[in-house]
This record gives sequence, structure tokens and C-alpha cells, in this order.
Amino acid sequence: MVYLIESVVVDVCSPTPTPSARPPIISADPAATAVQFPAPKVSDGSVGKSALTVRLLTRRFIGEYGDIESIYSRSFMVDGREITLNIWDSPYSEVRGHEFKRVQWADGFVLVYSICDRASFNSVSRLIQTIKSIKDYLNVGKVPIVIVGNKRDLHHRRTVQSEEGRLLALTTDCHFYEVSAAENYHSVLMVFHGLVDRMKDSKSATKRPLGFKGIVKSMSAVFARRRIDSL
Ligand SMILES: Nc1nc2c(ncn2[C@@H]2O[C@H](COP(=O)(O)OP(=O)(O)OP(=O)(O)O)[C@@H](O)[C@H]2O)c(=O)[nH]1
Repeated sequence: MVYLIESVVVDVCSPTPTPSARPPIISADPAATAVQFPAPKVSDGSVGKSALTVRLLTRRFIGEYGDIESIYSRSFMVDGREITLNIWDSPYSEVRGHEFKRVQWADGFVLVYSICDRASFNSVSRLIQTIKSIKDYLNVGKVPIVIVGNKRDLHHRRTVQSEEGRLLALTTDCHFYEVSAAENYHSVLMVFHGLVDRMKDSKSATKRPLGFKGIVKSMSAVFARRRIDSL
């Protein structure tokens, strides 16, 4: 699942949520992952969540987007296996009071701000804390989060420097991209691929405990390495 927030949030893999916690999903594929785009806003919104989603799905930038809440599905081949992302794009007003449910639903997050809108950037750290606290409460390990500074083409109106986004990502253990949904499809694709990679990493990091055989194997590997080191 991918969840887009005022900053864009993308979520790719999720633990199976309870039916009541999960919004309707378009894809009929049971192996599908869901992508949500909610927008908790402090700014005037309109950071480009819909534009990013539509770019990803159609390769096009159409300029104006309605504020109808939608869940989109898109399939990707990852390591030779098809996965389906469900992307939830909801207008900001719809998001308030539903953060817990949506964070619970999503497996990965794309937090989107506009480089011309300082308030939207300021809301990103708050969102990261909110997401991490909810996932902690739910006992979920590492949360895949990608921070996206959108509207890069409007550099003459920039109020948030790239370094600020990069630093925030570094200090919060997130990935960072600056893109223009208006000008570039490939950078948008990179965002979603980056999220999927992080989701894969966090899934393998929370894999089941080793078990007796696994422990013996790991210990043998460590001792074998020591023997090699001492040669
Ligand atoms: N110049 C420029 N304009 C953009 C870009 N992305 C989106 N926009 C414009 O910004 C406005 C808002 O885009 P949306 O995609 O509707 O933003 P949103 O975050 O989904 O907005 P809400 O649904 O209101 O939360 C539209 O007029 C878009 O054409 C971009 O990369 N560059």
C-alpha cells in the first residue's frame, strides 16, 4: 500500500490489515499491495500528490486534478515477480481524523511537499513522527518512507533548499528525491521504485527468527570467517 500525505507518502508492502482498517481497494489481486495518498496539510495543500500519481500511472501531466478520493492500482515487475501497488489519493480535507487508520493500512509512505511551499515542508517532520509513533504502537519494525520535494521546475520560486530535504531525510532515515511531476516521468518512477526497494528491505529485515538450524548456520559462518581472517 502506498499512502500519500501532504508531503507525499508512499507505502508498498503491508501486514494484512483488519477489514475494518482497510479502505476499499480497486485491485482484485490478493497479492496486491496498497498505495495511499492522504494529505495532512498545514499549507494550502496542492503540493502535487495527484500529479505524481497520474504521472506514474499514465506518464502524463494534465495540469488540473479533481479532489475526488481515489485508489489507483499499478503493477510492477520486481525481481521477476509482479507486484501491484494500490495508491490512495485523497484530498487533504478527507484526511483529518483518519491518520491512524490510514497509517495502519499502508505499508509504505511517500511524503510530498512543494519546494515553493515552506509550510508543506515543515509538516513533513511532524508526519514522519506521527507515522513512526503509530507503527511503533502497532509493533511494526522499520517504516519505509520516501520524502519528495515536488515542483522542481519552479526553482525561481523555491523557498526550500534541496539540502534541507536531504538533511531531513538523513536524520530521519528516509530516502529523498526532488522531482517535477510537470516535467519528468522518470524521476517520478524512481520515487516509487525507491519506495518499493525500501519496502523490500524492511520486509526482509523483519523476516521470521532464524530457528535452530539457522542459528547453527550463522555461527558456522562467523567461525569460518574468523578462521579465514586469522590466516
Ligand atoms: N509547476 C508545477 N506544477 C505542478 C507540479 N505538480 C503539480 N503541479 C500543479 O499544482 C497544482 C496542484 O496539483 P495536485 O496534484 O492537484 O496537488 P494535490 O497535492 O493532489 O492537491 P490536493 O488534492 O488539494 O491535496 C495543480 O495546478 C498542478 O498542475 C509540478 O511538478 N510543477
